[in-house]
Amino acid sequence: MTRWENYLAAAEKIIAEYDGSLPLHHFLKGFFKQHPYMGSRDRRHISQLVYSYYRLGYLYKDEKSVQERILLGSYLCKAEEADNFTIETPADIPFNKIFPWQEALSADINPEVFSQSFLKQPYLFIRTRKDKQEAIKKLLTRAEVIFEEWGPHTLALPNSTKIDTIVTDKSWYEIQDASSQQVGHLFHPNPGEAWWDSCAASGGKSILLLDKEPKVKLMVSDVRSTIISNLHMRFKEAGIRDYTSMVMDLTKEITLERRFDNIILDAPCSGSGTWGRTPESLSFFKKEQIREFQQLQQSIAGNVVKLLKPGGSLIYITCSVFRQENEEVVAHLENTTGLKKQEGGVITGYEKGADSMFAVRMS
Ligand SMILES: C[S@@+](CC[C@H](N)C(=O)[O-])C[C@H]1O[C@@H](n2cnc3c(N)ncnc32)[C@H](O)[C@@H]1O
Repeated sequence: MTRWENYLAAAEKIIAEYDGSLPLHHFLKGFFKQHPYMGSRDRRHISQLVYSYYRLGYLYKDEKSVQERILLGSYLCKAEEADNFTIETPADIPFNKIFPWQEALSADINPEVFSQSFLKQPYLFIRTRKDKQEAIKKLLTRAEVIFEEWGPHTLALPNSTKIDTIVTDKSWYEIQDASSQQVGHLFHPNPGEAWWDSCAASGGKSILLLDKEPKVKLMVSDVRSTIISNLHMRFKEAGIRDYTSMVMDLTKEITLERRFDNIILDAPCSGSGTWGRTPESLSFFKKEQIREFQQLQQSIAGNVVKLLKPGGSLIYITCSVFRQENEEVVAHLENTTGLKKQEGGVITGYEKGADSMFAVRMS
């Protein structure tokens, strides 16, 4: 067998064994550990073939063999990366078949463009802090990294960039998707206000908020104590000390006396707006899960709004493209809490190599 035939065979074996229970990059790590004779070049080529296969989503799923789809995926991803300038793509490929649940998409998402966007890996984004954008640009240039400047605090980098080895002071930047950064436009903080980041995870939105207004009184919470430990570490690296934290399950009744001027609810969701980074999710997601996420979101949102001061704002965020998790949850809150949507909506990152999100401010 030639080297390429070996790669193809390894990719087929991985696809046959992979059941979606682990993220694909973890599974690949384990697979290569069991096959130590594969060098770094082999691992890179095989991984690329496997990812290209999953980037095809449902396209020709029942019509072509796994091997044919690996080869087609690989070809189409290369054409997409080259922006179709140098590689010709057959005209009759039904790209809209890649993403199968088009009728479930939020209204402002273009189904065809969204579907085809799976063929291209999104960028790695950093949000620069402390006026360090120019200094970071110099370091990137010195390291020969090709980057794009998307705004005064936003740089788009190739996905494989080892940013922590290039910019060693971690307080200069945060890794944060460009669409996630845009959510900050809905934060209108004033000094002294009480803010609650209710599903904070490791605190990406909180750091964005504090960079806008360091003098808010911030409380963070999440149901996972391990992720709150990560948040403490990340806040320390970012130079943030003044905040309170709690571990809370927000599906249960919340017994807290405090009330907040603003609540950020970056809700647990399907993550479908970020599947360009984890294209294997397309093949393993079940449509019924959308409804389960919606119920979870409505339950959490219904509980947290009870802690909002009169006239306060709820900023509801998902990284989902599904209407049921986005507009329908907002409509449910409008019907049940008296809050009304003030601004925001879908953030369509898929058109340009970023995640897609939904974010609205209600008060
Ligand atoms: C989309 S993530 C938040 C991301 C974060 N805001 C950021 O910017 O990095 C959703 C978070 O909700 C948390 N979560 C899920 N179910 C929850 C529950 N019942 N109560 C509280 N938090 C929950 C998850 O642990 C997860 O960290």
